[in-house]
Amino acid sequence: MDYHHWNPVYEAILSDFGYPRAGDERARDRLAALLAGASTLDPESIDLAGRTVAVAGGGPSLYDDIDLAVEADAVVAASTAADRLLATGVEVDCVVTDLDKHSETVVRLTNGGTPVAIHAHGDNLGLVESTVPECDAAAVLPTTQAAPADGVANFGGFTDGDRAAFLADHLGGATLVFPGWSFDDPSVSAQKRRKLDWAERLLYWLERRRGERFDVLDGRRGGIDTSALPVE
Ligand SMILES: Nc1ncnc2c1ncn2[C@@H]1O[C@H](COP(=O)(O)OP(=O)(O)OP(=O)(O)O)[C@@H](O)[C@H]1O
Ligand SMILES: Nc1nc2c(c(=O)[nH]1)N=C(CO)CN2
Repeated sequence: MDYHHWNPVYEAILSDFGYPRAGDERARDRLAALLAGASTLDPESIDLAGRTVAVAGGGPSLYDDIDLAVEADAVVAASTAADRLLATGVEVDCVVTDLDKHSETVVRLTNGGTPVAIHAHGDNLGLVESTVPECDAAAVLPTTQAAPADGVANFGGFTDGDRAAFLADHLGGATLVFPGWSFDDPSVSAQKRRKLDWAERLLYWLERRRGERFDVLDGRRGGIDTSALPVE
């Protein structure tokens, strides 16, 4: 995803949530500073090209959908989906996270060599500051939703789950499948619901860019607000 394609959608997200761009940029710069001088993960070392990739979400359906993850060639887990998959004995190839709720897992996984895309944004600076120094930088792929800078990358996406899908796309994943995605989950907060609405829009954008149809969107496309998405 070129940043100039991402930026108009990012602007719409900033405006919808009232996030200041400067907060995201400050967090990005702090993440870069914490990793300065270290050799961070080359994303191309994550072997997804040409493979069926399970992009695992943190919804309650993850256990019911576990076969999708087991049968995929590779698993990219969003946030706490990683903890749940690992607890069930399912290996993950990469974790995509803003550190919320599972920073200890991230420290442990990077120190064991599992790639983790650590995302800095305006509302997780404290977690970035406390967690990143404990990680093995060689397994850390630093990301931002603002403009990429100083080794901090932007592959597109907003929530951990849709960022995982954009990363899998960037790395050449041939087919994406989506265990653990529950857009209609009644247990989520109002704020989380609004984030999931964006995740849905962004997956819709991604499937159109790829010329693919993601199963997870079947029966939902007619209800998706596409007004903030570019016409492809
Ligand atoms: N019902 C759901 N509840 C939570 N996440 C879901 C759900 N369905 C899909 N997801 C995707 O799974 C990802 C991981 O969910 P989890 O609740 O572990 O993380 P999170 O830290 O709350 O995510 P984020 O910080 O991106 O909001 C979310 O970012 C979202 O993209
Ligand atoms: N500034 C900001 N950016 C985000 C936030 C957030 O709370 N604040 N939450 C995200 C996914 O939960 C992703 N990006």
